[in-house]
Amino acid sequence: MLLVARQFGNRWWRRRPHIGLSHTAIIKLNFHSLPQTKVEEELDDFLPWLQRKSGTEISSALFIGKSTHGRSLFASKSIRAGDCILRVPYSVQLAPDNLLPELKSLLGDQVGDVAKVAIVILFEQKMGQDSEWAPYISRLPRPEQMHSTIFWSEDELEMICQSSLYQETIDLRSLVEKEFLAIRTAFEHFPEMFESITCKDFMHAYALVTSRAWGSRKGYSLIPFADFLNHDGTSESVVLSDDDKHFSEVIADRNYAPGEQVLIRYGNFSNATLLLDFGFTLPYNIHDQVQIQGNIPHHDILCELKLELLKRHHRPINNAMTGFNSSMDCFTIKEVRSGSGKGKGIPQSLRAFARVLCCTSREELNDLAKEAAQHDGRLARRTLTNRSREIEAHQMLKEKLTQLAEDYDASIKSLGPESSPGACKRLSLRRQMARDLLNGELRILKSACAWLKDYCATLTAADRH
Ligand SMILES: C[S@@+](CC[C@H](N)C(=O)[O-])C[C@H]1O[C@@H](n2cnc3c(N)ncnc32)[C@H](O)[C@@H]1O
Repeated sequence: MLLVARQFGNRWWRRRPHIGLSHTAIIKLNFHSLPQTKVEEELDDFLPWLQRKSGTEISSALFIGKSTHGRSLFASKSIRAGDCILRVPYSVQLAPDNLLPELKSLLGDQVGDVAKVAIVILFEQKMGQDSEWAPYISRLPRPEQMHSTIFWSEDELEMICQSSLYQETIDLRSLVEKEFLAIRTAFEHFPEMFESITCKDFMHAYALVTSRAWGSRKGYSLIPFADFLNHDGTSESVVLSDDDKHFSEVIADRNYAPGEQVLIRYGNFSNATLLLDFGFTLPYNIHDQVQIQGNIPHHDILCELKLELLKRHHRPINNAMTGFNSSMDCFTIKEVRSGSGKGKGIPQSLRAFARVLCCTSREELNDLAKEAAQHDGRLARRTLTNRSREIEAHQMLKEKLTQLAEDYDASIKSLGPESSPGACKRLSLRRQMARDLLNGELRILKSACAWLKDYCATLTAADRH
């Protein structure tokens, strides 16, 4: 979900001496001397402002510039792996603690931390130039610059209807709407501040938090300056927070030459998460995964028994999702690295589900229950002794995943060619994001199909011998 900072507490492993504010001028000099990137004029004053506000140096190694991913931080001098490149005290972070105490006490339990920080943003926005945070708040992206799927039109969302992100987007929208209703009652006590705030404004503020805040023990916090860092899923640098010393910092994971863009990892996020929470995708994301649903059809005469068995063995089926005809369960598949039957296979829980699903008699189900009781209590985690049933279960999975892969393929084709002349910039961008998302999930499905094909072939060959 959101960006997560690792907590090291007292085990904080690298601290650097405090450096005085006198270094700020160097940052400006350095970035003007760098030819690769053009600094946005309007941001020249940002770091000096933040350093004055915090009374401490935040970074002498970075400057704000422009990249293909919007604004970004660049090395203003040579950086070596292990260097602390920025440190932002908690005193200049925006967290639920910044809420007006009178307002905070009115917010009920339904209001989560993300919503609380969103209210802080709305409050400071309303204060305009009178806000002590104005230099920060006025630089936050505007709604038209944001691409989280919660802002996509119905037609745009249709592009990703194959992916579970479609439903997650709808669920998040209704959660935000529900939270807005819950806070509106509290807002009524502050008409001069919040009377004109609409659900759309709240949704924008909410998305600002999901795309720029880090989690810590005190909830989610916006960390000015650090939040100009862009994401690289392979970087080893993350934002670290020290709750004892009350600051967040970033340590470089490699050397950087002056002028190079510095990237960090927000988390091990799939394109679905990046798109929902941050409004972007990676062309190739090593953390991609697919959510698939399994269901036991109600016309299966052993349906009740199978459901009961799965429930008893800690695999609760989510009946709320099921509608009338079936009972569903959700599984996450990550990339299966090898099609040779070795390496990481598809999730054991999904294979177990398939084995249970393929049973055709009470005896078979009883045997599975007995076996689970004799081992670690988990149902159908071992290869079935009935080889043809084992093959059948995996064959069934392969067919289901192959069908899904074909559906994904058709959806990707329906998006049209990568560059379609005449399409507006926003639609082209979102279409490319849909393509990245679906291509990533298709890659995972294909890797799982290859694994299953190989597994079935190996078992069939063993049977023949
Ligand atoms: C924490 S902010 C980073 C600063 C941001 N670029 C800005 O201009 O304010 C996160 C946002 O940066 C953009 N972003 C970060 N990493 C990206 C990447 N690898 N590719 C595309 N956009 C990226 C996305 O718009 C994301 O919502």
